[in-house]
Parts: sequence; structure tokens; C-alpha cells
Amino acid sequence: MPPLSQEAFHAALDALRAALSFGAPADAVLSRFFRENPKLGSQNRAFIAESVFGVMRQKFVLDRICEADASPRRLLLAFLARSGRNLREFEPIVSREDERVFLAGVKAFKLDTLTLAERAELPEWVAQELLASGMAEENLLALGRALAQAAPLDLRVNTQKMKRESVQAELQALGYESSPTPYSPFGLRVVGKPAINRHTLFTEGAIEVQDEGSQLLGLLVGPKRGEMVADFCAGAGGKTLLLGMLMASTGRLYAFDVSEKRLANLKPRLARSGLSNVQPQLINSENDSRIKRLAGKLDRVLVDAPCSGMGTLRRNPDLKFRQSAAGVDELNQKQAAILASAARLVKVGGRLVYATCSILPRENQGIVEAFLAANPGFSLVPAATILAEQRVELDTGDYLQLQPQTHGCDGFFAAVMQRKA
Ligand SMILES: C[S@@+](CC[C@H](N)C(=O)[O-])C[C@H]1O[C@@H](n2cnc3c(N)ncnc32)[C@H](O)[C@@H]1O
Repeated sequence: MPPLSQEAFHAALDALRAALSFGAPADAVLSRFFRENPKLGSQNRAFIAESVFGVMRQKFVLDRICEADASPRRLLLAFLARSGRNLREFEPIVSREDERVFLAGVKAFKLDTLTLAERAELPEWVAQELLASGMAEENLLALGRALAQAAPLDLRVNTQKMKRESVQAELQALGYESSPTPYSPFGLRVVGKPAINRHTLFTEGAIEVQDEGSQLLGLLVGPKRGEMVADFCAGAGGKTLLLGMLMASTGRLYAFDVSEKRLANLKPRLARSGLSNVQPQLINSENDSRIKRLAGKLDRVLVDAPCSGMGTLRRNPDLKFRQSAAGVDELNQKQAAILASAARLVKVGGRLVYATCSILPRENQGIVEAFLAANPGFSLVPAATILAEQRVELDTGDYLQLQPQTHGCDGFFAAVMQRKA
């Protein structure tokens, strides 16, 4: 750990103040902060990013430690004191006696005075929803604590361009250690956080940054060469690119989204990937007339639904403070409407996959069960069966349910459904 300096501490405090207004996602706030402060060195930038994300990750506990004065300065001091620094290291930034006493108190703070939700670093409403769904307290704690860790860097190898072993060897030659991901046949987990996007492996489309969980969702869709496929909520195309690769750049892959900006971000990625089977299509809603003309024609449809993102807290810890139970109510309406509309595209015998990066049952099983009850023409296919067909040994039951403490990836949910009639 580099020594604490006035300059780095005050810069981190400025960035933290901006992030704690929760006007924008923390990563966007940080990018802007770094753009506005171009003279910051790489060590200081790393310290600032770790401080802002660290405070967000531990904020429920830090709030309790700070109690009456949970100011950004106190939160940051408490975070740094809990990160294994001894009190002498604070001399360059702390001169007041009351702050010295505060820091000593942070070190002595006992977690057993906290509620279960606070110890799990989850909002109370999230903890209550998980407990009400039958999750045991110790599992809630393990889940919350795993979500409060930083995520590793996972890459997906574009096997249209290179083999996984060759990419691993090239990374090794660049000085980056990596290992094959436990489940995905085209994933690599990299040690540390190298700025991979400067290397030709990235610029020439041999790799994409993608959590292993997302890679498994693509395998559940399992598109084949020559098929007609839709990625209904394609966004910037993380899963579109994977599906296109699985289709070996044949057939047709529609990438729908209502966000022009996100689809625009897909374009350069598409160019790097070398895929020629992808058709990005901006739609005005899930009921856009351009969708209706594809009714009953598609072999596979993925609905990677807009969701609370509660499974991605390792990357977006500020979502804990930017989402709410009422917000999830609204998302539920959208999720159900998108799934119902997307389902109309699936042909008889075709496959529909509903997925989220949420751990909340009402965004997951809740939506799928209601859909199946209203649409008897669809039936659930066990996710484990599909994964076994793809030679992935992972059985989480009928649904794919991934959690960081068990699977090492973000929290994901997916249900595979087949259209019978
Ligand atoms: C979870 S994100 C998709 C992430 C993307 N599949 C990926 O792998 O990078 C959900 C997406 O749904 C889009 N969306 C929201 N409402 C929609 C609608 N009514 N129809 C289609 N897409 C929608 C959002 O713009 C967002 O890009």
C-alpha cells in the first residue's frame, strides 16, 4: 500500500463527494473526475478509484461506525483505517486530536452491534426480500460479503479469431497471468487489472471483457450456424458478440434495443469482432412494428432484461444506494412486458431465454413463473440440461442461478423456455 499523502487524500475526497451525490453511476463520476484532473499520476488515480469504490462497498458498516458524523471525510478515514493501515500512517493527513480518537475508535469497532443487512452490506429491503424468499441468514451474509468484493477481470476469447490457449500464451508474454475460467470454455480470468484495451489482442477483436456469468448465458441460448436469432435487449452488445461468435458469423442475429447510445457503443465492438451476421436495430419500444414482422420466425430469442443490477454490486456498488424496492416494482412491469413481446418472435420448437444480472427473486423466478402461467405454449427446460449439452458441468437446478461466493462470477439468473405450440 503506498503511503498516504495530502494530495491523494484530498483528491479522493473530492471524487468521493461527487460520487456520494448519486446523481450518476460512480464509474461515470470517476471517469469525469479523471478527465477534469488530467495531471493525476497513475498511483493516485488507483488510490482514488479504490477509495471511492471501497467506501461504496462498505458504506453500510462505515455509516454505522461514523454514526452522527458520516461526512465524506469521516467515511474515507474510516475506510482507510479498516483497510489495514496503522494509525501512524495517517500522520500526513490527520492532525486534529478528535480525528485521532475517531480513527482509534474505527479500529476497535465491533461488527456484532450491526443488523444482519448491515453486516451483509446490503440494503435492508434487499435483505428482507432474500430472507422472505427462504434464503438462510448465513447464505445472505456470504452472498452480501462476496458482492462487496472487487470483481476479477474476465475475458472472453473470440474463438473466431484465436484459440483460448494462444490468447493465454500471448497474455503471459505480455506479463499478465491468467487462467481458464472454471465453466466457460472461452473465458480467461486475469490476475490483477491490466489496462487490456490498449493491446492488439483487444483492438483486433481477439478478446472482449466479459464476466464468466454472461458467457454462460450465451451458452444457454446456444445458437447454431445459420439460425435466426434475436438479442432483444442488446445494449452495447456484450452478449450479441458472443452469440454471433457461437453462430460462426452465419445466419442472422438481430440486436434490438431502445437506447440509441448503447447501440452506438456496439458498432466499434462489432467492427473489432469481425462478425458480419449482426443487424443492430433501434426500436421505440418492445412493441415496435419492426418486431412484429418477425413474429414466429426466430430460432432463439434472448431477453437480457433491464433489471436492478443487484448481482453486479462487485462492479457497481453504488447501485445499493441508487435502486429501491419501488424502482424494482417499475422494472417488474417492464420485464414482464418485454418478455411477453419478445416471446412472440420465437417459432414453434424455438428457444426463449430470460436473463437478468439480479439476485432478487421477483425480477427472476417471479417474472418467469407468471409468464409460463399465462403462456402454456412455452415450457421450462432445465438450465443444467442445456449446459450439459454444451459440455459445461454446472447444475444449479431448473434455473441458472449464479452467485459470486459459489461461482466466482457476478450474480446472474436465467431461465430457458421452449415453444411447444
Ligand atoms: C441488461 S441491459 C443489456 C446488456 C447487454 N445485453 C449486454 O450483454 O451488454 C438491458 C438493456 O435493455 C434495454 N431496454 C430497456 N427497455 C427495453 C425495451 N422495451 N425493449 C428492448 N430493450 C430495452 C436497455 O436499453 C439496456 O440496454
